[in-house]
Amino acid sequence: MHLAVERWLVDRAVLPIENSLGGSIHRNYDLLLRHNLHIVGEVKFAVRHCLLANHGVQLEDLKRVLSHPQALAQCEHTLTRWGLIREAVDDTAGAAKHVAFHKLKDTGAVASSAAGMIYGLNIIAQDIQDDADNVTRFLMLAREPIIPGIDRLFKFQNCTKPNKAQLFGLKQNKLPSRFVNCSSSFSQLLHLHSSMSSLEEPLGFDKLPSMSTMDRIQRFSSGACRPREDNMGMGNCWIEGRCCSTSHSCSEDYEGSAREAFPWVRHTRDFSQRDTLKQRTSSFGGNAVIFGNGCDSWYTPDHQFNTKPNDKDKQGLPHKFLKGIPKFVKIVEVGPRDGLQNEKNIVPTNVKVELIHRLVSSGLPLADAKDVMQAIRNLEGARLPVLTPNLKGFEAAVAAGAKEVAVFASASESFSKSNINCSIEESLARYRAVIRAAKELSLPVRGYVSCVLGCPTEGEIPPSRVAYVAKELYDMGCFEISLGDTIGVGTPGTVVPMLEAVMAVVPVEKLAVHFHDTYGQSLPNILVSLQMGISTVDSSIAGLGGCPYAKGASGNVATEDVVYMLNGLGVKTNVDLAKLMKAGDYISKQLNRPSGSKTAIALSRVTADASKI
Ligand SMILES: CC(C)(COP(=O)([O-])OP(=O)([O-])OC[C@H]1O[C@@H](n2cnc3c(N)ncnc32)[C@H](O)[C@@H]1OP(=O)([O-])[O-])[C@@H](O)C(=O)NCCC(=O)NCCSC(=O)C[C@@](C)(O)CC(=O)[O-]
Repeated sequence: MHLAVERWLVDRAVLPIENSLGGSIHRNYDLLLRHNLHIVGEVKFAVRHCLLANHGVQLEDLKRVLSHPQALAQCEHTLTRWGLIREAVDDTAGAAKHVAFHKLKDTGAVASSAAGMIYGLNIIAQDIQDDADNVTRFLMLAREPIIPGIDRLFKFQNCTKPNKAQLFGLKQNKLPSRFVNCSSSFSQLLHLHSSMSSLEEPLGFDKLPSMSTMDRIQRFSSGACRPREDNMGMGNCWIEGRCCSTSHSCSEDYEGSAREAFPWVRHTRDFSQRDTLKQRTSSFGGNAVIFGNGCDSWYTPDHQFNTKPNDKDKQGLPHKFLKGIPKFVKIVEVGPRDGLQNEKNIVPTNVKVELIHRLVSSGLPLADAKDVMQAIRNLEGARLPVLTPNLKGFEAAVAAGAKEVAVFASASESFSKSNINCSIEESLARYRAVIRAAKELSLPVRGYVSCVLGCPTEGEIPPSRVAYVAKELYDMGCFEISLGDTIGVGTPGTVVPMLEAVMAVVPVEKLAVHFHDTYGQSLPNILVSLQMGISTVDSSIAGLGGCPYAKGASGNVATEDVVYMLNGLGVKTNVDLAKLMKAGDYISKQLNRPSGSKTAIALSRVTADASKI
């Protein structure tokens, strides 16, 4: 469930965290520590358990009852009174499903009335929990601390009474007393409902929370904030699985704990300079959670808390590195054309049509899909430009119903010759004729420039040549110029000067980048392009493709990988990754080979694991 949220398969998870009868659900606390999610909501739910059985089965027929351990615990007295043997299974609904599926006559299930309805079971008894006020507290988890329903980041300014703190303590033999001190100090200091959870058995050194985990603890306690300067020294410091008592300063306590068997602490922090608590908290980068009786922390999207929310601080490092990145990126899917043009065996038109339908339903605009035009002529919302190397090709495309065409020149003379059998200048002359004809029919024309970062024959290509060809295509009327690293040799180090040269003569919003992933450089190349202001990226589902005239060139960057990266950057694409994965899975199966997308491979593994939970 946590993984599904972290990997963008779902947006929220609901996690039971404690029950009024059964107490804290420690294994879920472990999950909170291990995963990088935020608590964005909480609900207390009165749990009503029923005893379910197959139709015709009476209470006296039952010998056993199945359910989740928590549910069995909450109905312990009732079940004991009925003399039923209790068997723990993974979940209550699963118990009901098992009883129904196997038509058991001597076994019932403790589950909700909804589960009974879903699996066609009879409710033998309702409200069988021992305590009528049986309440479970659930937490709602999300990737970002966006308050559901109002889409607003958490932002604490001058908050005086944080109302909830979630603290974790790793119970190491000599901690309990300090632990209690800490808890009582919190309550006094912050009038908090502070729920203290001590994990009975240590997680084991290799699993003890690292400092980054402590960051997460800081985030869980949505009221967690850093005190103002004046009460820096009196707050309780929560450092790496230890809680300093107020009797000691944090530094003494921390030094003490560092000497204990916490080897991972020494790896994390170097205190040789004997810095003060203040330096330490700043050197923690927000890992030391110090609770004050008021706070002025800001939550910035990069999960960094700053003590003084001024402009410089508020922006922090992420602002520095990500400030140029567009809020929205248009992804242009070239899979059906660029992706499939390189296939040895002809891909049947019906397969292409199905692929296009799936891609369009995931929210992608498409490029260059001529030979399926008839079948998808009226596909709602799809733009399906077609490659036309000359006027003849343009006329054929229009006859097939094309609503948009694309022309493709090269920054390399050799590649121009091998690809379209003419020089760069000859190709530009051809394309002027195509664009004149297109203008008469009000058809938009997209322009491509190939070999912008290297040529299979000539090697390095001067950025000035790329700029010249791009400007010519733009000046003749192309609405957008896609800059193609056809053989995938580019790196961020060559992308920057090339884009710099082209952006000097073509507006950046008219440019797109088109990276093949031969050397695995596409994503960093895309990232640096976004930082330079590019907001249109070409990609190919499942990483299909490669240019038949550029030997050895691998497919375009996989659309799934681009969407996953952009999701992680908080950049909107309007593309549904789950649907995209299905389209990539479809075409990979049709081509009978694994997907070229690392994201698709990883996510399919995760979803396979998740389905076993
Ligand atoms: C451009 C040509 C046709 C010139 O090929 P050519 O042999 O120089 O053309 P020609 O004018 O001498 O004509 C030869 C025959 O082709 C016919 N012909 C002429 N034009 C067409 C046409 N449009 N459609 C169908 N037939 C055509 C023409 O009618 C004639 O037929 P004939 O009279 O002998 O019976 C050929 O070189 C060609 O088709 N090249 C395109 C190859 C191609 O598709 N390359 C991959 C595109 S992907 C790419 O470039 C990279 C990109 C965009 O993805 C971005 C990146 O990654 O960098």
